[in-house]
Amino acid sequence: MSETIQPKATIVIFGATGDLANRKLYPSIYRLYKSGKLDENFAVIGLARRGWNNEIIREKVEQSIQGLISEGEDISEFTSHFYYKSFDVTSTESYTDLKFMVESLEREYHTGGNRLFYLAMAPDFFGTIANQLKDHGLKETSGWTRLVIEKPFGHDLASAKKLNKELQAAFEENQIYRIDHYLGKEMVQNIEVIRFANGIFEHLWNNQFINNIQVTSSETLGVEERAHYYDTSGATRDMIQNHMLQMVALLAMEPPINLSTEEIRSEKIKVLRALRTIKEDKVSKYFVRGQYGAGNIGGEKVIGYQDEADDLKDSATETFVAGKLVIDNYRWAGVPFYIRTGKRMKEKSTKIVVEFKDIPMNLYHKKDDLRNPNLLVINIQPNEGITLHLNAKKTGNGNLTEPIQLAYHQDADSGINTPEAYEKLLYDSMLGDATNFTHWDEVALSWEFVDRILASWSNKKPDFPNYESGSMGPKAADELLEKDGFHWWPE
Ligand SMILES: NC(=O)C1=CN([C@@H]2O[C@H](COP(=O)(O)OP(=O)(O)OC[C@H]3O[C@@H](n4cnc5c(N)ncnc54)[C@H](OP(=O)(O)O)[C@@H]3O)[C@@H](O)[C@H]2O)C=CC1
Ligand SMILES: O=C1O[C@H](COP(=O)(O)O)[C@@H](O)[C@H](O)[C@H]1O
Repeated sequence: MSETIQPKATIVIFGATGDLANRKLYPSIYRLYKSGKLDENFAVIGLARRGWNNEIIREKVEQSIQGLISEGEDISEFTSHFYYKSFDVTSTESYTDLKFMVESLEREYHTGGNRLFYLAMAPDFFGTIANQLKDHGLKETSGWTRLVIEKPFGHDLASAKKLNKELQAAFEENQIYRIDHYLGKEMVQNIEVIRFANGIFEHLWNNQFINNIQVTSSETLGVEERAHYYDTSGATRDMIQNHMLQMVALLAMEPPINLSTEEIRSEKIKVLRALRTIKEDKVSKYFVRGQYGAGNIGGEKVIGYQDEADDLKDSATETFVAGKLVIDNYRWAGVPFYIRTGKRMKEKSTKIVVEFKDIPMNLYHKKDDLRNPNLLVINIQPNEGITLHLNAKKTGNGNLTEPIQLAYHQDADSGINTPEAYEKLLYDSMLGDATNFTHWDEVALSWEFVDRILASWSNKKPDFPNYESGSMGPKAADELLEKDGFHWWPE
């Protein structure tokens, strides 16, 4: 059995009073502690402008992990590792005090001088914080220093380049950990294992045997409290540029020569480089955008996007995107990758469907519409697992066939509580494993790809809303596949 590595570190969270820290980071730190991945040698410093103190942050942490603690459990030992400092990231004096605080906690918790700076704040501050940390000597330590950056990484290629330049003036690329939380999801990480540890799939994983690949990430939620951010972003920047293209890269990449961070990233980068550039005047052939109107989800009436806030009236922001990606390389020539994502859809689900080609002569089905192609379905959430759709003999006399499914459900079968994406990524960042973080080249290539689509859309005002809440998006998203002779496999 391999020994659990327990990294030692001071974790400095910028934006400690915010939603992400509360909903994701504190519970993740607790789960790492509970599972023995963090021992006593860690301290957390929370920073934000609010006038909290150590007692308040400890109470807030306790509240944020309520759902995880058992009755009567004493978590005071855990919360005693949390400290708070009221801090304005734009004020240079604050950093001098922060350095003093970090050094003092390092001595107390024997963290070996290891420092993880987690920027859970609006991206406008990323460059300032990185440079202030450098200028105030917070990178000068006997241990390691790493910077974890939340999304969005820029608004387009130009702003992403600018941000990257600012970060790289202060930190080396190998110290920068750009979060894409989909890369922390168990079944997204499983894509490589399913492919590269199973001959039956990898031998068939190419244009000779695969008809098309479909990646769907649908949400039932609307924009919630984030209307302001979302309206400047839209589904393309919010989901396609990062999570969806990352999943496509993992599905399409060549086997790396080993499992090192550099080799895996390098293969993903090659996929993004091979994505066929869509000329602005051809975007409508490949991409469909949508915005939700009012509707019904799970028996409840919900309002349309434009009614979510006063300033959304007449908004042209897309809450749904479907697209056909073409990967111009030897393995994938002729195989479309269809992607779709949207808010206020019928169900919350992320799923990959690999549709295999039929055999050259099917003895059992003469008519195409009766055939059930073999499908490999990778369920990412809410259920985790894989299902293989096959054909088998129908019980009884005759040569009739029926579709059957071989299913593996992660939770049910392994019996363990799947770690949260953020928990895994936080742990990886402390171990110095950047494999499941995005390299700058991946970010830049993804922006380059989506910028063209957005530029084309910005020239024409859409007729929104064009899909009902509770549906699977606009009709045009179905037509995108129908014109190629395919359809979306049911949700
Ligand atoms: N929330 C989520 O689920 C997700 C968030 N993200 C990203 O994570 C980041 C944080 O998001 P989220 O937590 O939702 O945002 P919030 O608006 O909830 O939190 C922002 C934080 O920044 C602090 N802050 C703002 N201005 C300053 C300042 N000048 N100096 C110091 N602290 C400041 C705020 O505290 P105070 O007001 O006390 O200063 C608060 O703690 C963003 O980049 C977001 O895009 C990414 C994916 C999901
Ligand atoms: O990054 C984001 O992801 C969430 C969806 O994440 P999931 O893990 O729940 O699938 C999305 O709601 C949000 O708009 C986006 O910023």
